[in-house]
Amino acid sequence: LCIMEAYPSCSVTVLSDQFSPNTTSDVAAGMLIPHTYPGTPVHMQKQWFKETFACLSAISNSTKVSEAGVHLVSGWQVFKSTPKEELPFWSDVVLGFRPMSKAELQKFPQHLFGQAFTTLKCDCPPYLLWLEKRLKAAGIQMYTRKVADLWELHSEYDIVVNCTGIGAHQLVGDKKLFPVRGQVLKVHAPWVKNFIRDGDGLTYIYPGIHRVTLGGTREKESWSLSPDPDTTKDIFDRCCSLEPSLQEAQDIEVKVGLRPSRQCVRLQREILSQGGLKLLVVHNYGHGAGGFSVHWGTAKEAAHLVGECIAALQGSSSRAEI
Ligand SMILES: Cc1cc2nc3c(=O)[nH]c(=O)nc-3n(C[C@H](O)[C@H](O)[C@H](O)COP(=O)(O)OP(=O)(O)OC[C@H]3O[C@@H](n4cnc5c(N)ncnc54)[C@H](O)[C@@H]3O)c2cc1C
Ligand SMILES: O=C([O-])CC(=O)C(=O)O
Repeated sequence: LCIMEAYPSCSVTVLSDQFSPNTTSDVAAGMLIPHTYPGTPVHMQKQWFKETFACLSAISNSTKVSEAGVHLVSGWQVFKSTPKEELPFWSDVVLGFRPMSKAELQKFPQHLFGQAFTTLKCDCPPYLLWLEKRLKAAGIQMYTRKVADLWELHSEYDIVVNCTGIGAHQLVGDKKLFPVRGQVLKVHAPWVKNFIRDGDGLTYIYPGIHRVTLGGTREKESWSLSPDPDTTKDIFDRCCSLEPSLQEAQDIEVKVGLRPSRQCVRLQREILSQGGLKLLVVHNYGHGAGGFSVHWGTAKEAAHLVGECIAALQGSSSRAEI
């Protein structure tokens, strides 16, 4: 969508071996709470977050909320001890960030410090299906296809944008990319209206429009997509200890996803060449635990890199195939 907006004369095709609801993004809670990429300057991460927040704020302030699955949500991040960083870099992007009052903290007897704020949440699959609908309305073709090697695309496309998430491990052999397995429960508990996140990042309760996401786990280098029943019980118990009313939650569905983790998002141009032929590539993967929080900002940067590729395609046809 960002490419179409920036370069409307390009012809864009989306190839993917899986579409919603069978992607990592469908497993995510979709909360806009950034995770830090140690290899990326903080000002850049903040810019990505700001752009994403602004884009989704506009959706949440329109008539599209229900169809797009994008909505505001208020709540608390609570800590068992005072965190090193009381004011995270994103505190002035989310709305109304402030320390919790003593009265608010009474709800969490095991925690002694907390932050209250309002942020945005993208419910998936609805959000992804809405993006797909916008792509189709813009005339973009979408095909189910697993790409074994980027070079196989060179005769069909001028520029390839690689947004394959954890799939990039195999596709481009990126050894810096590793899975961090996450298991979550999606439950029916419509009375839960506020999000609650333990500052250790392991336990969270994120209410969406229809379901509440309960998390979670962070298992580095685990490739297993099978739900683990002991983990399900552990997540449920941890969430109930933060929000006892969840004991009454119904219709528990278990989901597992592999976070595409890396020191930094790979947002980079690359030129592949074989036998004198060239294929221009823009990589945009490795968003780890925070893909939703920065997706629009990183997509805009990827589109900018596509613009550089278009400029580099001097002498060839003026209508690029992407
Ligand atoms: C449990 C859990 C909770 C999370 N919660 C949050 C949250 O609250 N907030 C947040 O910001 N982030 C969250 N995340 C992180 C977020 O889900 C990821 O950062 C994000 O989904 C990555 O998106 P992606 O598009 O890069 O990858 P994906 O969603 O995996 O999409 C990659 C696409 O590429 C396709 N593909 C891969 N390889 C190939 C190939 N060789 N050929 C063709 N197609 C290919 C796949 O089929 C897929 O469609 C969470 C993650 C997990 C696991
Ligand atoms: O940490 C969170 O709040 C949710 C999340 O992004 C994840 O589980 O990856």
